[in-house]
This record gives sequence, structure tokens and C-alpha cells, in this order.
Amino acid sequence: MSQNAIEANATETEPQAGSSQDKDVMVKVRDLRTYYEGNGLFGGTPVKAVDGVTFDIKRGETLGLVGESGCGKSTLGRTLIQLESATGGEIRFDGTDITTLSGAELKKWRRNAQMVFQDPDSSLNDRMTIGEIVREPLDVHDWKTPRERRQHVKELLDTVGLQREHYYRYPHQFSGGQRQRIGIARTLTLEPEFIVLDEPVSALDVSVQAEVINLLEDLQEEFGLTYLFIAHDLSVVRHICDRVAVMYLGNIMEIGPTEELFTDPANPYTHSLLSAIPEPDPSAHKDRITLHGTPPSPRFPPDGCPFSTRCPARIRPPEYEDLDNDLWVQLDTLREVLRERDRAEKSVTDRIRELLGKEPRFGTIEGIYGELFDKHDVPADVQEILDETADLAREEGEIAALDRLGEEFGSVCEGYGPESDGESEDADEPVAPEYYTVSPSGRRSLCHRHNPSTNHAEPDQVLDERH
Ligand SMILES: Nc1ncnc2c1ncn2[C@@H]1O[C@H](COP(=O)(O)OP(=O)(O)OP(=O)(O)O)[C@@H](O)[C@H]1O
Repeated sequence: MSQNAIEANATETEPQAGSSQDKDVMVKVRDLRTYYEGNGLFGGTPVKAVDGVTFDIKRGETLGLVGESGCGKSTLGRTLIQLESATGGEIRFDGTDITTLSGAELKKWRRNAQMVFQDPDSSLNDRMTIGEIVREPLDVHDWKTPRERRQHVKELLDTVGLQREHYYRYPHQFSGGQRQRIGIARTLTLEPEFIVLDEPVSALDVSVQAEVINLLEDLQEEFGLTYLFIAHDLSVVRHICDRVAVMYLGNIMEIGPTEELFTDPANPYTHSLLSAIPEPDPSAHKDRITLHGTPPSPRFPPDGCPFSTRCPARIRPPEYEDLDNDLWVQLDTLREVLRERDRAEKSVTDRIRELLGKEPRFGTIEGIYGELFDKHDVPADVQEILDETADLAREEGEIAALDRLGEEFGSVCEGYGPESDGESEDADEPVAPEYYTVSPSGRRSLCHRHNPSTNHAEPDQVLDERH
């Protein structure tokens, strides 16, 4: 991707402003947040499952939603159809903010938006016939006469590739693929415009997956449906989706047209995710990017960029730009371990261990430093910081050590500012990441490296150099 393809920040609130585009937009999501309230163990800290996402879904398109397990895909899908309540932000369907609907209005609106689940059995009651299962939403909404309902259901069974006679059979008499077809038929009963497909083929045999995908594509064409397609399998996403949103820790890291995003990813997280796909051509040379550490807990997301604790392209302070990459990884691991210790100390188990006078789970600070750095050639200036932070950890605790390591090795990516654009930031507020438009199609990516007012190298260039 060329630098001049990158425009100054596209505002997060209006990614696709402009009236002609607005006509094509069915769903407008703005700064949407869905938090799950915490329990006593974590002092009421909520899980920030979706933490401020902004995007549009165009009428008739399939928008893919990908990302590691636990990044908030299902929660986002469920919130879009109001199976979860939003904590903040807006979801506008054809102009109406559905987060404000309740009672009869919400019931009426629900007809427009449905969900297909990974496990069809979750919506199939084994004691009901297929006819009763598919008909149930019509009964709930008191749709026309019973006779017309039966007729409609039989037609739907036809539409999804089942037979009318199946009306009187029970779910256990069907295969996994057929049960998913039943689930899809039930979803279609109230003629929705928008469907969230949450891993609709992941639980099916590979041989059946393609059939169900083809069915979903046919239905989309026949009924003019709009899909949000949640999936782990990136090859399926590439096949079926017009655009893709890549999620990490409750945030959208990159969103744009599928082929473009797959062939020329902009965001370091997209690079990492795609590099994990096995290469069909074994002679093709593609370096796999190994991500260190685990995603942070959505209860305690990091300051700055959500991906900053693991990002292989993270901006380094200029004085450490040339530090050996392996040593840099060890420094990252140290910070991760200290963070974990701090978080773990909040757990009941560790409090009990403390009360019983037992060692915390991660061993001593000396042990950790020794294990991480003994085999490395550590330059004197870095060693000085390590000694200082080991003392801090012993005397004042992990947070003090972490803060010091952050001040020394952190950058704008971790919220340390101000950046070199000279604008002063509020000293108490970490620098928030911003979206940049990274291609003429309007693809957006959340990464400080795209900031045209700084001279940071683009993620792909840095990843090439570091990996
Ligand atoms: N009902 C709930 N109460 C509390 N936390 C929840 C609840 N549902 C999900 N979470 C948490 O919210 C975060 C996002 O979960 P979610 O299921 O949306 O992710 P996902 O990307 O769909 O994961 P997967 O691919 O495994 O289905 C996770 O940390 C999860 O543990």
C-alpha cells in the first residue's frame, strides 16, 4: 500500500458520510459499546465485550466479522439484533435508533432482524415437529390464519431445500446440515431484511458446509437479504463476504472490501491473522507472524491501541529502534508477566494464597528477570532500567515497575503521548488510537503508523523488517 493512498484520519463518527452513500446504508452503528456487568470477584469491573465500534452495513451486502475467539463478534451480532442491550452508542436501522425501542415497538422491529446460530439444535426443540418449530414465530406474531401459516411454512421448507413432508417429522430424524436448514427456514418465516449468521457452518461436516453456504447465497439473492457473517474460517469469509471487519478486543481494527483486505492488509493485526492461514501453494514463501502473549482481558483492556500489548509492528521509542528483536520480545514478555501478576493479585485465589502465607503463582521477581534475560546480551542502558524496575517491583509493586517500563519502552501505541506532531495532549489522558482511511475504497484501519503527520514506516514495511 502506498503512503499517498493514506488520507488524514477519517472521522470515527462518520466513516461513510455523504448522502448518495447513505441511501445504500441499512445499518449505521456508531460508537457502540456492550459491557457485561462484573461480579464481586473483580470488584464490579465490566467485561468490555464491544468497546466503541463504528461502521455501516450496506443494503444487500454481506459483511464478514472475523477475529480470535472472545474478541466480541457474537456480542456485537447479538447487540445488532437486540438480543443484548447496548451500554452506549447507536444502532440505526433505516434511520431508527433501535437501542431506544422497547415493548411493542421492539417486538414489531424484531421481525426485521433475525439470527442463525452455530448450533442449530439450540433453536430446535426436540419435542416439536419441524412444522411447529418453523411456524412458531408466525404464531407469536399472530400472522394471518393457521391454514395460511401452515402453507407458508411448507413453502419455506421447499425454499431451503427440504421437503414439504418433513413438516410432520422431528429434529432428531435429520442430519446436521438439514437441521441447519430448518434453523434457516425458521429465521426466514417473518421475512426479515437483515440476518446475523453466527458461525452458521462451523459445526457442520466440511462436505455439507459448501451446500449451506450456497443456500445462504441463493436466499440472499432471492429475498434481497443483508447479512452480517461471523466466522473463524477465513477462506469461507473470503468466498462469501463483500466486505470484512476485523475485530480485536472489542474494537474493529480494519474494515474494508474483502479482496483488498486479504491481498493488501493494512493493520498489523490483520497481517497477523492472515499470516496464520495455511498457504495452499507450499512453494509460496510467506513468513508466519507469531503473536506473543495472549489477548488482554476485556475487563482490563490496555491504554492506547487495543492491540498494543502484542503488536509485532508497535512503534518503539527512537533510541530503541535498533534494539535486537529477540530482546525486545523478552521486554514485552516481562511487561506481560508483570501485568498478569498485577491482575492475578486481584483474584480471590491469590488473596487466599497471600493470607495463607504462600508464594504468589508466578514465583519471585528475581526468578522472572533471570529466566527472561539471563541468556540475552543486554546493553548497559537497558540493564539499568531492568535493575531499576526490579527494585520498583519489589519495593512498590508491579504497577510501579510496569509504569516505569512503559515510560521507557512505551510509545504512542500504548497511549504515551504526545506524538511528534507537536500538539499537546492532556497529560492525564492516554493518547487514543485513531482510524485512517488506507485506500481509495474507504477501507479504514486503526493504527498510529498510518498517521500521515508523522514519519513512521507503514506496518507492512516494519513487519517485513522485523520478521
Ligand atoms: N453473558 C456474558 N457475561 C459475561 N461475559 C460474557 C458474556 N458473553 C460473552 N462474554 C465475554 O465477552 C467477551 C466477548 O465474547 P463473545 O462471545 O462476544 O466473543 P466471540 O468473538 O464471539 O468469541 P467466539 O468466537 O469464541 O464465539 C468474552 O470475554 C466473553 O467471555
